[in-house]
Parts: sequence; structure tokens; C-alpha cells
Amino acid sequence: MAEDPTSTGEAAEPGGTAHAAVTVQGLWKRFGEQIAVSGIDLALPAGRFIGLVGPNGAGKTTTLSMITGLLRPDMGTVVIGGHDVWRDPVAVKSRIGVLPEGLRLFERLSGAELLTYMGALRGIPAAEVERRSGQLLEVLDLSGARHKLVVDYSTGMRKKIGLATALLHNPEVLFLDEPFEGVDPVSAQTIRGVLERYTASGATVVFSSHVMELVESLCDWVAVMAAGRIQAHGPLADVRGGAPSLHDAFLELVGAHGRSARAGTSLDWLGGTG
Ligand SMILES: Nc1ncnc2c1ncn2[C@@H]1O[C@H](COP(=O)(O)OP(=O)(O)OP(=O)(O)O)[C@@H](O)[C@H]1O
Repeated sequence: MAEDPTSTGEAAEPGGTAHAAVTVQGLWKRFGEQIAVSGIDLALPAGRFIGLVGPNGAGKTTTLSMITGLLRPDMGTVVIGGHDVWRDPVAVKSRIGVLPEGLRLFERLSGAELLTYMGALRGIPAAEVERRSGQLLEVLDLSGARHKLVVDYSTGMRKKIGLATALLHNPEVLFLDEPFEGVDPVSAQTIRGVLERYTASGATVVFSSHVMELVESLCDWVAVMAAGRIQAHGPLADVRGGAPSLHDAFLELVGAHGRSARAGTSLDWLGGTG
């Protein structure tokens, strides 16, 4: 579905639920001369596995940061669960979980301590935090590392403990910025299983990635971003259209077909033969 600049932000895609988990209207962000996000209107349907895809620098992180209340937009509104993210941040933050890019954790706590601390910050009763933490550590295959300091966790372990902290309060919507970046296939499969279980119960996942195969295999709804704008959005099959794969549809949408061939001809000296 091509982006309609007059869109009101209502979730109205064919065959989709009428209920929007997240409604974004007129979102803008500029860093000096650089317009990172250029007027986005988007209604993300509830209960879906949603992929935000786009090339490097498309504006995915900036968009997710503004949607989750981490970065103030220059213009525009974001509503989650009926609450404006910037006017009613506490109500929104109790309903969402966020795994941001380059998540900074409390490095000198163990995995178990980190969850206990995050649970207390969220106001969850201690016994419930302990119950949920034990289950999350178990399912994410971190039980053996529960007493290890987070500073000593590997990249994949950090992603998994970050995901555990984002899920601890049982949010309605989970936002993940590049959750599979630097994660080995076994950990990726574990994360994937947890996310599938989470959406199966009616919750919404929104994640950004530039790995098309991953998005195609996980998501049932996608938004394609390039140069700060939404180029297409809707159910996966609609966005893919007649293209053989989401990868091909994506290259077409972001105007990248033929770019690799051009790069090949301009690097005629490259080959390691002196
Ligand atoms: N704090 C900042 N200061 C200046 N420019 C920024 C800042 N954050 C982002 N940008 C610029 O805004 C644009 C969008 O960046 P953003 O990180 O949102 O893209 P992205 O789609 O997440 O990219 P990637 O896939 O490479 O992570 C880029 O041109 C980037 O250089």
C-alpha cells in the first residue's frame, strides 16, 4: 500500500483490525540541516508482528525513539493506548516495553539483580518480580548466567536480558530496535520464540531491521522507510505485491535496484592483484 499523504492515521488496511495500537501523525525531526524524519503518518494495527524496515540512515531509530518517548519530535503526535506519548508519558510508559539500539544497562548488577531492580522501578510486587524473572531467565536461556554481572554478558546475552527487562511488566506494545543485530542463530531462535508467544496472546511487537528475510519470516505487517519517509505500509503480502520477495520489493521501493552493479564498475581497481 503506497503511503497516502492525506492519511488520517486510522488503521484501515484491508483485512486488518480496525484498532490501532500506535497512531503517529505528522511526525518530524531535524538534526541541524539533516531532516531525519520527514512528516510520518502511520497507524500500527494491534496484535500484529510489525516490521519497520529501511536502509541505513532511513530514520528508523529516530522514529522509534520519538514513538517511545526517548526523543522529542519537532512536530507531530504519537498516541498509544489512547494516551499521548509526550503529554501523558507515565501512562504510556506503563503500557510499552522498549529495547532500544545500544541499550545501556546497569553493568554492575547481575542479570537477576537487574530484573529485580527493574521490577521495583515498575512497582511490581517483589514476589511477582521473582516469579516472572525466573521464568524469563529460563525461557531466554539465561538461568545459568543469572548471577553473572551484566558487564560480562556477551552481545546476545545483553539483547536477551534487555528483552527480559522490556517484557517484565507485561506491556501491550513492545518496541525493539534491531533486536537480532549481533545475535547468533541459537539466541535469535530463542528471542523469536518468546516474541511469537507474546504476539499470540494479542500483544503488538514493532521492530526495526534491515534484514529482509527476517522481517519476511516474522512479520505480518510492515512499514518501509527511506529518506525519512514511509514509502509503503500495510500487510506483508500487500507491500510485497508482485515482487518475488520482500527483499526485491524493498529494493524497488527505496530505488536501490542497479546500485550494486554501478558500485562494481566504479571499483575497477579492486581485486587484490596489485
Ligand atoms: N543525534 C543525531 N544528530 C545528528 N544527526 C542524526 C542524529 N541521529 C540521527 N541522525 C541522522 O538522521 C538520519 C536518520 O538516522 P537513524 O539513526 O534514525 O536511521 P536508521 O534508519 O535507524 O539507520 P541504521 O539502520 O543505520 O541504524 C541519519 O542521516 C543520521 O545521520
